Amino acid sequence: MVNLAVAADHGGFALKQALVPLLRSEGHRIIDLGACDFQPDDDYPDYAEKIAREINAGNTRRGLLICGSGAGACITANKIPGIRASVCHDTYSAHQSVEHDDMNVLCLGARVLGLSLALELTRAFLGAEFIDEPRYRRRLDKITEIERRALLNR
Ligand SMILES: O=C(CO)[C@H](O)[C@H](O)[C@H](O)COP(=O)(O)O
Repeated sequence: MVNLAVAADHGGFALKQALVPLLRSEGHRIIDLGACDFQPDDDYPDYAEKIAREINAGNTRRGLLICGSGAGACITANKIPGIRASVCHDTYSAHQSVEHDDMNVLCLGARVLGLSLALELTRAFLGAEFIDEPRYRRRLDKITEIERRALLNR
């Protein structure tokens, strides 16, 4: 099974193109959801939705979204039920967000960090697993309940 879906808008395109081969060379099975070429006027919400669909379809457990700051992609991804996305630009957050919060989408800002740090952050993200302890599970359940109430109130 694919273990990572990756996508980037124009702000993240160059970093994605550099990062994907490195991750593949480390053995990760990656589906690249675009952009396939540099499109200066493309929009990060389209890529965030693609990643979310891939995760919610059960085709991969994890996604990596790259835009200029990471913020727009992250804001969009978190609108979609089942997605727990965060911008993490330090390795502690990149693994703790999985271990405690079951983060399933890592968002990176290509205008903020370089290739080496992006690779380390992605490794930390992919190497981490959710720690299924009662307090972490309780907090996740609250997130799910908030999602449920928000959908009902539409
Ligand atoms: O960083 C982003 C959103 O948080 C996007 O990737 C864009 O880079 C950003 O919005 C800037 O857009 P522009 O069209 O390149 O000016």
